[in-house]
Amino acid sequence: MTAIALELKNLGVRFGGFRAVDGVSLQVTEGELRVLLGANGAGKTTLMDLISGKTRSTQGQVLLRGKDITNWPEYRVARAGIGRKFQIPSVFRELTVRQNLCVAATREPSILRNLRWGFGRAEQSGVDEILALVGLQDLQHRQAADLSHGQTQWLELGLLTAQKPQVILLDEPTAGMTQAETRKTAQILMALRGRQTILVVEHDMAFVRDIAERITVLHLGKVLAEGSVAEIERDPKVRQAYLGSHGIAAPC
Ligand SMILES: Nc1ncnc2c1ncn2[C@@H]1O[C@H](COP(=O)(O)OP(=O)(O)OP(=O)(O)O)[C@@H](O)[C@H]1O
Repeated sequence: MTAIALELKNLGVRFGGFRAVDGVSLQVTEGELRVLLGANGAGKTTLMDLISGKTRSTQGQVLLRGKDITNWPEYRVARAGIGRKFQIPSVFRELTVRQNLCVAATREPSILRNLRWGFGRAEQSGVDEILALVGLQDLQHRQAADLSHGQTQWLELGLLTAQKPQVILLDEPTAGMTQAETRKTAQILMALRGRQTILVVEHDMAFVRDIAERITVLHLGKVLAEGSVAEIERDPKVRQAYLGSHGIAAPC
């Protein structure tokens, strides 16, 4: 039986009388790439906030590999193994791509000491692997400040992976990307599938079709549907919920 990496049990939050997330239950298995879909205001970001500890829930539980981490402060959730990527990059702009990854991969807390004395062999080979995974080998000696938007986002993904989290949360990773960059991001996520558990919020249906095995659709704070891309696209409830918002177009 496949192990469950992340489990939400009846999770919810009320802001005043308004239930932004309303009794969400879901299970993400180890190595799964799960997409969270939903119209504007469906509660996707709030759900990510509840998982990462940014927002305190008013009901339910968050379990990470069976451990109850509900309402832990954000830093403890991160230490427990939930890595979150925001749209605003958090790379060290003055360091090279490789140095950024080395810093993320090392357990040595002093960045200055690391940069001065170098990183261990294990870290270096782990970094080579991640550079290949995110397709930044040719740019490894470039300063992070000189990367394009897409390249910076891939470096961010690499930084998260280097920290070996148990689960990665991604909020619209293709926002602001060109089509070519979006396709490459899909390739990176597919390369991570099986070795990294990922929960990703995304609107771009072409991208979702490329990467998703299983989709969870949120609507008005609740789970409206869950299934494969094909199941979700032909689900009348989902089509109705999307009408007038993003429109879930059938594949051409
Ligand atoms: N701190 C808060 N106080 C009150 N209402 C909030 C708060 N945070 C979110 N909401 C409301 O909860 C609902 C869900 O918001 P959320 O940002 O999670 O939706 P979303 O699915 O991520 O939408 P989008 O795709 O537009 O980002 C919205 O109606 C929003 O206005």
